[in-house]
Amino acid sequence: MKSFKTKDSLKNYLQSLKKGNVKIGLVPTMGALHQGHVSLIEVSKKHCDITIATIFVNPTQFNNVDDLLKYPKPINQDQKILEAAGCDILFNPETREMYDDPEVWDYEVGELNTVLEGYFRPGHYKGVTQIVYKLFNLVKPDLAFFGQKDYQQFLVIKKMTEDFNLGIKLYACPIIRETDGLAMSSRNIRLSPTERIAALQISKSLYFTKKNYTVMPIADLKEKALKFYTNNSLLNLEYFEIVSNDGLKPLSNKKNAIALVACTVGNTRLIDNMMLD
Ligand SMILES: Nc1ncnc2c1ncn2[C@@H]1O[C@H](COP(=O)(O)OP(=O)(O)OP(=O)(O)O)[C@@H](O)[C@H]1O
Ligand SMILES: CC(C)(CO)[C@@H](O)C(=O)[O-]
Ligand code: BAL
Repeated sequence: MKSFKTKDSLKNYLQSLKKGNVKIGLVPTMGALHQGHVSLIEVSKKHCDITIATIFVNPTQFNNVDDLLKYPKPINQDQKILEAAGCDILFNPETREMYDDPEVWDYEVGELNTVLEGYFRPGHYKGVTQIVYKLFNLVKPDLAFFGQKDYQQFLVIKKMTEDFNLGIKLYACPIIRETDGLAMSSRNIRLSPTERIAALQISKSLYFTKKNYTVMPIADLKEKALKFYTNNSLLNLEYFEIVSNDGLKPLSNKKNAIALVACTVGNTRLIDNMMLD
């Protein structure tokens, strides 16, 4: 695997590759890699000739400084995981390489920024679109791969790609879970053993909702799902919503629905979701 830390060195290498008319797949990550990230590399390898993973803990998307400072950075382990997965190129820049001058990023995501993650993490999607636009512009991939775990992020990036006519095909890859159902996440390693058990309520509430979706009215489903989060002082539910899977809007009928959750477990904020039909 080739590894680059500067934009210029990556750009030079990509220029030589692109003369050969290869199909390039991009997998943006913040590192602390797990099987969820590996699955994105694997899907990219199926569709593309060259797969580039980026590892960059992007400061502009953190609305909580403590969360940024605590974000895990096991870069040696990450490199081994990428090698084993057959990733071709790693781009792992320092912060100053991506943000060298004070800069303005005015892109407005629109309605998606007013609900769920957009509402609870002010400024988050501004930072996400800022860095993803930079990465898209630098790599100019044919395809880019994201996880459905960050479902709203996928919709936001899709909208940005359309708004700027970037011509990059986006793939949303399925959520990879631990065997007991917890969605894999880099932040899971911060959970204590009791928090790890409590965190299971998140996927349990989603499986419950999916199982009963066709037989219960939405209001009852939601009321029952919320019960998964009561009576446990480690859990602090931010939202549990059942909405349309295209615009994250209230449902007009029981079609194309998704349930999305954000919950703090101890001090660790986790998100998860599940398609319901
Ligand atoms: N369990 C998973 N299954 C599939 N894709 C995933 C999973 N977890 C993360 N991804 C995807 O990997 C990409 C990089 O995500 P990121 O590096 O932020 O990892 P993460 O595990 O989501 O970390 P965290 O949520 O703690 O920030 C994103 O597109 C994300 O949706
Ligand atoms: C897309 C991303 C790599 C941008 O920093 C990040 O939001 C993530 O890991 O999902
Ligand atoms: N995977 C989402 C990145 C974040 O929580 O900032």
